[in-house]
Amino acid sequence: MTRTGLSDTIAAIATAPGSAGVGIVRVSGPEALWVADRVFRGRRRPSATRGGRFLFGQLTGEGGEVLDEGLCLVFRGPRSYTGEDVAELQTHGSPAVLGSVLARVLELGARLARPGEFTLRAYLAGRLDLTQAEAVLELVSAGTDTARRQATLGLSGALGERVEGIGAQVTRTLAALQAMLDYPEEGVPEEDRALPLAAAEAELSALVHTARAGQVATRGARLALIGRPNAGKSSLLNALLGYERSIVTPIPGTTRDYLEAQLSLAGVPVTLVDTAGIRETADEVEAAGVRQAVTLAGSADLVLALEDGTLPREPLPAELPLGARAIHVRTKADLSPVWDDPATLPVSAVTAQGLPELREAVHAALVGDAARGEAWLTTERQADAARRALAHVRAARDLPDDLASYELEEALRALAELTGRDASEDVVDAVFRNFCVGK
Ligand SMILES: Nc1nc2c(c(=O)[nH]1)N(C=O)[C@@H](CNc1ccc(C(=O)N[C@@H](CCC(=O)O)C(=O)O)cc1)CN2
Ligand SMILES: Nc1nc2c(ncn2[C@@H]2O[C@H](COP(=O)(O)OP(=O)(O)OP(=O)(O)O)[C@@H](O)[C@H]2O)c(=O)[nH]1
Ligand SMILES: [Mg+2]
Repeated sequence: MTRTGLSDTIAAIATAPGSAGVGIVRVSGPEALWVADRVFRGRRRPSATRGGRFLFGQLTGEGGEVLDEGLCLVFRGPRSYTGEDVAELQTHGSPAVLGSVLARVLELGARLARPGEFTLRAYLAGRLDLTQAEAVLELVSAGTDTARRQATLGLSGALGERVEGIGAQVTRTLAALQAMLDYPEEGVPEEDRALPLAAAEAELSALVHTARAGQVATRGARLALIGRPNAGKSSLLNALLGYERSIVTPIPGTTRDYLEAQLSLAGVPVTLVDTAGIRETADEVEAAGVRQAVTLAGSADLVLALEDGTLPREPLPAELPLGARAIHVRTKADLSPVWDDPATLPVSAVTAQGLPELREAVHAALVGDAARGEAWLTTERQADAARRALAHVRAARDLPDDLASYELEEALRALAELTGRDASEDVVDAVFRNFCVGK
């Protein structure tokens, strides 16, 4: 996003496209109330109204044509979402009404807002930090309780505060190092250097550990069911979903193309992916499905590796990219098993035995021990900045004072980038690029 035109008066439809009870056209900037005076006709003029009030009246087009009856909300900067003068024109939620009101507002000289520009202005006015702006975006798209809870926490500034707290410890250490360098004969107690640094490192490391949970909670996770033909992948997918999504037959090689289904697992949005059973095959179509399954296993956040408990064990090909992110499952646990392995979870799609344990294992693998009430890192941008800060803090621990100071300054820079207190235009623009127009 270019930074030109930041003093323009901007406008956009703030509500979702389509018909609804109410719709909002938001206008922000120095001319917002001047524009509102000309599109809104009521007992009082918006520009003659105190902030925090609403007026009832008519929205009018060119020549005074009545477009709708509605409300005008008046906000006076800096007491508004953007920090500027804002007029909200609240109409009946008709695309035709909203379109005509917006067109009139643009005719009067406002410019269409760019994606995220209202929130960008709030950030530039210092009303939100960058983690709060990201939380706004996450809140708008939150589809589960966990996502909503994290986004609300982020919006409250809890993540920014957590990061600032770490920054304060780093700054304390830096001050102690400076004192040692400036007055070597005075002597600074070692704990003034070591203790805050250890605290910063511990807290930063805990924060970095929340990144996986945070990203899974807000964006969801992909979970691939992988195994030999007939292992029971499609049956397990259906059992987890609670309905017959995938075709199940006793014939090995039933599933060929992969298939996805959505599921909420203890508040975490999960996409389950059923795949073709992995085996050597001369069938060209099935072979394509097998290649796809291998790729899906590699790209999933987590793999459920299924093995039939009623057949002698035939391990999956070693080259399969399961990595550490696999939960091993012994299927058909309602029948007598011919093998057992404490490292596999016994599950039956028929009796539902083992399903609660499986759900729990999946949730634990995805969310881990990230504490529920705390603010997590929810974007890759935040995680990357936190990891860099942690690396610098760790490096500082064993370095001579002058070099340690340098590392700590770098750590502070990474933390300031995380909160957006000191972020480059490119970083900020990348954040706001993901927003929709009107937010
Ligand atoms: N109609 C409407 N609903 C909305 C929003 C909005 O912009 N308009 N919001 C937009 O996302 C959210 C609420 N966020 C907002 C945050 C701050 C201010 C605001 O004007 N703050 C001033 C005044 C506070 C006061 O009067 O006490 C301030 O903080 O100084 C408004 C909305 C959700 N609901
Ligand atoms: N008793 C019992 N039978 C099961 C269970 N799970 C699957 N089966 C049976 O095993 C056979 C294969 O099940 P599917 O779910 O189609 O297996 P799949 O892994 O999807 O097989 P492909 O799609 O061919 O790779 C079917 O006859 C199922 O009824 C289970 O938990 N208990
Ligand atoms: Mg199948």
